[in-house]
Amino acid sequence: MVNATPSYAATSTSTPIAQRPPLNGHRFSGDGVARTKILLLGLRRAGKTSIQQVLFNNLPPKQTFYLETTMRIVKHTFDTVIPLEIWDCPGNITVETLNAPLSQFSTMIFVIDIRDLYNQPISKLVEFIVAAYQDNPNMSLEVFVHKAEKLQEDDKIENFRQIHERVSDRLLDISPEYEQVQLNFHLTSVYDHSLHEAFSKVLHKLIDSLPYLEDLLNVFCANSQSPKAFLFDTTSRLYIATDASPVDSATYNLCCDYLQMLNSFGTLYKSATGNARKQLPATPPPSASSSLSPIPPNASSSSDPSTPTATTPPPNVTTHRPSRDLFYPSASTSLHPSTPGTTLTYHLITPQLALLALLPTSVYEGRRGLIEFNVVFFREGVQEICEVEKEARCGG
Ligand SMILES: Nc1nc2c(ncn2[C@@H]2O[C@H](COP(=O)(O)OP(=O)(O)OP(=O)(O)O)[C@@H](O)[C@H]2O)c(=O)[nH]1
Repeated sequence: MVNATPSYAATSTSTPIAQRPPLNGHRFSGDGVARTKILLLGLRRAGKTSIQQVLFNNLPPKQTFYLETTMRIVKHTFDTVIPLEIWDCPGNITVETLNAPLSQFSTMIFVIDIRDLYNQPISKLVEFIVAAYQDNPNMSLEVFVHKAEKLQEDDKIENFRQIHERVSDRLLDISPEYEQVQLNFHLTSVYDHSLHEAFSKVLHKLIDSLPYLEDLLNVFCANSQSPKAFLFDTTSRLYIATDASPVDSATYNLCCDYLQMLNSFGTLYKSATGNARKQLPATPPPSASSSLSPIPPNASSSSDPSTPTATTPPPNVTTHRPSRDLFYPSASTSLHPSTPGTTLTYHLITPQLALLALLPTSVYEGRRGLIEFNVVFFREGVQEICEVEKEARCGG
């Protein structure tokens, strides 16, 4: 236990989280992994493939212009805290031609172009909602009102409202029982962070271990005086979990941009970091922290876990972990140089996940060892959750 003032202490005091989360009816796919399935629907040119490619294949938004029309269902897999299978469907698909029971999907995302206020997309959405409600009432129903950046603020809100209203009216016309259907509407665009934020919220409903991850983030924030912390998937830049304080879009955007910058920076050092980088894609080099924010002379660097420092956790914590051999870069940048100042920190947690946290600069500089210590225990907790999740998904 670290000697610290009550306002910031060691994360090691957190509750153990090694409980097996329930598998929420996910189906095993071809690779023997129980993947959570997401259905991506919408009319032709609504933006379905663009959404999938921008989020999970790092396609620059402008290049979505060159995507070809989807002629048949394409299943994309993506591994993060939970393994996903995203079905990108052609625009003319119907409940019948889907050729798969809706009961096997955890989420349906219906994409509507925000300028498309006509009958056709609404009818199609309503058709799928009705079928989903009959076959799988637990399915999350999400509507992405997409290409939102194309409209001015007032028109954007008005079209969003009209689409929402028309869908609700049509459902009520069919039967009053559809009043109970829980529909979640999001304004999205590939040209800003709204898509990432919306998809992150969709993902949160699918992660059984979310409360444990949030718990760890809350403990980390309380013990490190952090006003906000996110656990991000590094490649997709979706946030997997955050602490209990409200998410403000500006902070989220800032973290997203910083992560994007580190991702592009990391590839420049691919050959220099050798084997370690093979295991940890899309991460900054070990020198990133010093190049972005000077490390105080007495501070430890988390980029070399083998260096004994005041922040090295007790041997019983690290020796039994396979992750001991991995390499965990960290980075930081000063957001407000003036006093008291805020620092944004990045710590890699698993090969796919990174902790991004806001810290008062005085805490970051003055109590750096304690922050690093807390990160080590946070990492232990997250890795444990990921292992339990992986074991459950692989039928182990
Ligand atoms: N302005 C704007 N255009 C977008 C956005 N997302 C996608 N697009 C454009 O919309 C067009 C259609 O995108 P796709 O991703 O091919 O649409 P789709 O729904 O997969 O289309 P189909 O394969 O025909 O079913 C492309 O020209 C994209 O560049 C967005 O957020 N804003």
